[in-house]
Amino acid sequence: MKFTKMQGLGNDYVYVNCFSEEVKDPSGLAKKISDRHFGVGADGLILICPSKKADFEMKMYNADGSRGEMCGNGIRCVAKYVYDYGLTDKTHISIETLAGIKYLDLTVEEKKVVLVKVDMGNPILEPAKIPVKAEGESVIDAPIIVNGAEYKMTCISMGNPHAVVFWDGVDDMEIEKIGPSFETHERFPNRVNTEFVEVLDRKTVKMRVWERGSGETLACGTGACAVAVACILNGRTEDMVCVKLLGGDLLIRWDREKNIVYMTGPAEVVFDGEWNE
Ligand SMILES: N[C@H](CCC[C@H](N)C(=O)O)C(=O)O
Repeated sequence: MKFTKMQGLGNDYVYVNCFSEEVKDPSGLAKKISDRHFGVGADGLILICPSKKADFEMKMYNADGSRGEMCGNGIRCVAKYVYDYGLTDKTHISIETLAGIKYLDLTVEEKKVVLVKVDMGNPILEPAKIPVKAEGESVIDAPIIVNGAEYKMTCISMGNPHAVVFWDGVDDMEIEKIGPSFETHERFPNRVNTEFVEVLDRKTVKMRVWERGSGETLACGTGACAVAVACILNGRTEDMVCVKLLGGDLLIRWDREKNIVYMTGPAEVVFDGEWNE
């Protein structure tokens, strides 16, 4: 099976072109191929497939084999793949996901995609749709007890679930001690991606993320969108936010009139390979 390793701000996945390859057990393959010692090594597996509703379909699997509804860094890489590898010559494309159809604008230099702007759709704040077992109606600044301590979280879905926690000094936090306890907390029926965010100024924040099904990643596109929405809802930033992640920066804008979140960032090819299993 041919694959292409790609990364968006260090959030790296194995991509398979399912116009020419067949993947019978994507969940099982995701677990095997993501292993950083016995496999290729990645945060998960992404299939690029035909679609009846859009130009393409993206099917995303975390490193533990679980299916993610949406992947922000991943969808930028899908856009780069389909243009650079000749599946389309359009610079405005649509991609079907479990979180709905997403629309992307590609910036091309010397026939290669260098930057992608994604219409990430509406942030979802209703507890039942995230889903989160909320105590009361609001999931803004909601209390949660994790490992015996109380935290305040803002819960948002970008098609996939996120819990955003404001945190002083994200560089020094021991995310591996708290991330898994949020991920599997009983308040989240489908588990959760958890972002820890430090506000630097009204236009800039710094975050780290413990991803559902993959652990700490260098970047999380949907997580950066959830962080920006949470900062704006809590009055901490303007509507356009530079989100600084371990792997680099994403520019997020929440157009409040249209209620659409836009994410702009890079996508890179690492290498092409062959998986013989
Ligand atoms: N772990 C996420 C999927 C990947 C999201 C992240 N890598 C991104 O760029 O949005 C989930 O299970 O919802």
